[in-house]
Amino acid sequence: MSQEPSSPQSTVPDPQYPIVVKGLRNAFGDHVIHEDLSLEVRKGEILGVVGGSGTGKSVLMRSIIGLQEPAAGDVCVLGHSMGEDQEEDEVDLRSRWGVLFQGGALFSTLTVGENVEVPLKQFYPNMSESLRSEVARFKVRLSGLPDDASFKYPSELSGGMRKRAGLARALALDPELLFLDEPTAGLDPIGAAAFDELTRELKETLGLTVFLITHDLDTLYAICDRVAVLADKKVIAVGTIPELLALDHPWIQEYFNGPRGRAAETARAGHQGQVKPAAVAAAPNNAGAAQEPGA
Ligand SMILES: Nc1ncnc2c1ncn2[C@@H]1O[C@H](COP(=O)(O)OP(=O)(O)OP(=O)(O)O)[C@@H](O)[C@H]1O
Repeated sequence: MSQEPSSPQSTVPDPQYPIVVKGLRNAFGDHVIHEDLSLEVRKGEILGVVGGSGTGKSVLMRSIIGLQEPAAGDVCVLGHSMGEDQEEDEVDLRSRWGVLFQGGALFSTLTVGENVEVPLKQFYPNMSESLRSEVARFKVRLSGLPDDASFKYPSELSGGMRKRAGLARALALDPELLFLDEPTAGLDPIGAAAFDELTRELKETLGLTVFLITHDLDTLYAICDRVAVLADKKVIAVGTIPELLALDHPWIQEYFNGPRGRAAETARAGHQGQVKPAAVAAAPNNAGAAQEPGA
């Protein structure tokens, strides 16, 4: 049995949990998105984040990376309390993660290479132009694009290539954390599977911790170590898919046991020749739906 890291509940940041969210509240006017939401992301894992549309997956990601100021709660990233550190510390911290936003969010007037150079220019203003361009081209190749893609504009690329270009930019600064917001949305199944494979490979070779928002059941089965489920304004459960399937929550059951969920599981089991074994964990601050097995 694998050794669980020590609990992140103490006040001393635990490096085994690079992202710790406690008691998060987000609201837009009267519209409460999160209430008392808690989540811990383990170092080196790919954590899939799922939930119905509008449950606040992207808002959660924005809260973690400091783009959304929470109404209440604590967000600790790589040992730093967001919103409490000095501004220069936060700027430094931002260089330690990369983000692939929905749609890629590339600058349309810049080539792919120039897009990748943007964060390099921002964080390493003294880097020579030639080194910057070389690093950018390397990141483009690392993301599975041909070398000449560096010189193309986003409009000249397919949707899948644009995603990879966005990934190249997210990797520009050699981040420890990678945030992916629906990376396979809009891709055909082959392109989506290839992107999944790339994510897994990069995570393993670069030692990344990945926070991955997705609706793609195939992605969850193929590459996620654990899955966090957002519902009822909080994370109601976190675990492997077999762990989640053991829980008696209607949304979880419908999501994973619906026709698409079963198809994704069958495809995965057929691919591996077996279904993944289960081990159970519950969300640290769930709404009571998630239970330890046997509890
Ligand atoms: N800047 C904003 N101002 C007002 N409301 C917002 C803002 N950003 C998000 N919201 C609202 O917060 C809720 C959660 O949005 P969010 O984009 O996080 O959902 P999501 O779970 O990522 O959805 P989807 O799966 O459809 O992408 C939505 O109702 C959205 O309209």
